Amino acid sequence: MADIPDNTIEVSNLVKTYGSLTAVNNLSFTVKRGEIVGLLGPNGAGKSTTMRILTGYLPANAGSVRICGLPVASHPEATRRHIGYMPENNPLPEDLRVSEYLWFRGRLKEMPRAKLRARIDEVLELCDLKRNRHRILGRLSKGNRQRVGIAEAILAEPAVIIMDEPTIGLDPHQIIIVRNLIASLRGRMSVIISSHILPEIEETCDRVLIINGGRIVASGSPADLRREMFGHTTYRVELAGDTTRLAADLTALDPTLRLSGLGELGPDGFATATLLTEAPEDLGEKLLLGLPARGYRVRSLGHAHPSLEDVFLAATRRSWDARLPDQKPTEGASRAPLPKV
Ligand SMILES: Nc1ncnc2c1ncn2[C@@H]1O[C@H](COP(=O)(O)OP(=O)(O)OP(=O)(O)O)[C@@H](O)[C@H]1O
Repeated sequence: MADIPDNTIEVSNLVKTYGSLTAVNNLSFTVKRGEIVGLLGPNGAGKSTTMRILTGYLPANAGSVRICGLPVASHPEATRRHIGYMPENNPLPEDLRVSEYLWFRGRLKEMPRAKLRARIDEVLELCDLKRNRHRILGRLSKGNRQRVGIAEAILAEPAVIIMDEPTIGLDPHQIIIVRNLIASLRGRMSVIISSHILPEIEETCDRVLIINGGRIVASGSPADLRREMFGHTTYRVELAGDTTRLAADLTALDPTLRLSGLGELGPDGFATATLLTEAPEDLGEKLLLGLPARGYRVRSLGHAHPSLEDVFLAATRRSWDARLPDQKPTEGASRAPLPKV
């Protein structure tokens, strides 16, 4: 992939309006080669519109998108060759068989016959669809249909994969299969997925862009976002020992550590302590080694960090609060839409 630049997706000051509605409002972001990025946002945030512009199916009013260094607006055909796209609801021709469909799509992508034959076997294997290869698409379960959509998207080994809500409507078991499938693309293809399913984004993505009202309101790894929104990490530790000197021992262990709460002492001599830190790195190992070295017995240690859902709500609330007064609805009208989780 020598000719593929480090930034496979470059979005710069993108604007899309539908009449008087601004669906995408000056959006800028980049995605690196091999990175998995999640677009997270409430209904109507502008995720699908952004994805359609990225794939060249919808023109923007302003701004630019480059895929593998090429501007989409002036080179729609050439950029589409670098993209595998699974649109929302993943429409499939109902009366084709799985292998026929992949063959048809591969030929449309101008893949040579011999290469396509081998690649279809590969993607069927990768997407766990081998035993379904002769089945009619219209009779497949929702989970299998989604996997056919992913198989089609990765068929021509594009540098960029774009998936709009790839796990919508799937049961938890199918979600895990699709999630693992997406994770297996890490490092090989750049992947953008949009989702309302917050744990899924957290599990699968290296980086999250939270979108609200067509703008990015927060971005970073799930851990970065938690820190940015809440400014600290919380640990809960169950320990026994002389807790009167715990606060001082924690400061000695790491100057950023604070004791923010200490539960009741149980009959077995253990109490639960809540610790806060602003340190960017994980202090778990330091605590596990340092507390016993200072005479404490540690029974358990865990993060008590805010979920990505808390981050999402904080970010969308923050973006809401940052709006000008005349952009807010009148008293009593509903606030920012909540995600359909
Ligand atoms: N073709 C269209 N014509 C007019 N308005 C549109 C059109 N497509 C989308 N919109 C509006 O643009 C805004 C952004 O829609 P978009 O579908 O991009 O959001 P989304 O984040 O993908 O939401 P969802 O998760 O509900 O699909 C919404 O207010 C939507 O109603």
